Amino acid sequence: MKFAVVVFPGSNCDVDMYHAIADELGEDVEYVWHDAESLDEFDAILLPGGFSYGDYLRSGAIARFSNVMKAIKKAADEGKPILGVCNGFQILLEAGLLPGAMRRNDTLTFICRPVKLRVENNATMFTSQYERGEIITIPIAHGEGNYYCDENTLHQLIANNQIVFRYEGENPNGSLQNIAGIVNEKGNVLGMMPHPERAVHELLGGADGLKLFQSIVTYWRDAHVVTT
Ligand SMILES: NC(=O)CC[C@H](N)C(=O)O
Repeated sequence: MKFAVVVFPGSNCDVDMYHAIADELGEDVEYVWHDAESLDEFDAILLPGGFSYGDYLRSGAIARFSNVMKAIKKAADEGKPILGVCNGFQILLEAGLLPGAMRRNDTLTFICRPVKLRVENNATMFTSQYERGEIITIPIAHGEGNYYCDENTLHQLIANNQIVFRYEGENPNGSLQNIAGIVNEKGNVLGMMPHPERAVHELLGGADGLKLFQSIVTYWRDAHVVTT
């Protein structure tokens, strides 16, 4: 299985993401620059965190016009797994690949620390290796993680089981309904503010993020690898 890590000017979690896939998950991975024309050779697309284009206007508001976004939309339409973490989530929202928007944290401060999450939906290609209701610890690091959407969208998210992760015990940023991560209606585009790639080894303080990447591989193998 081959992963792409899409790099924008200002991405700063691309190396962590690459390391998680290459060294902890043990799968093929390549960096793809933001002007790429095609992602056809990749099986899963990862949008890492950071400050693309310096977070000018709003986080992700400029990156969504990058050339690679056409290829990302095509991959999304084809049903490939697309994961946006933190700034990657913000870009997916700005691009309309996920519903809703990010506002500044209600504290108006940048927050960087581990938080507890509840796995609300484990029937996705990103979460099958977790238990439903499992509480996991994953770090956050953002200034604009206060998820918001209108009431109709929220009803749809709930009705379709699109809320995949919620903050557990505390809400660090004011996010609507403690939302930490959502999938699109089809289930193949996940955006989340916490950083699973920073939680893939005990030496990093925990390995709760690894199962997310293992879920993607499990999904892909089930779909593509014929066993006899
Ligand atoms: N770690 C990140 O991806 C930072 C996200 C974003 N630029 C913010 O501060 O909200």
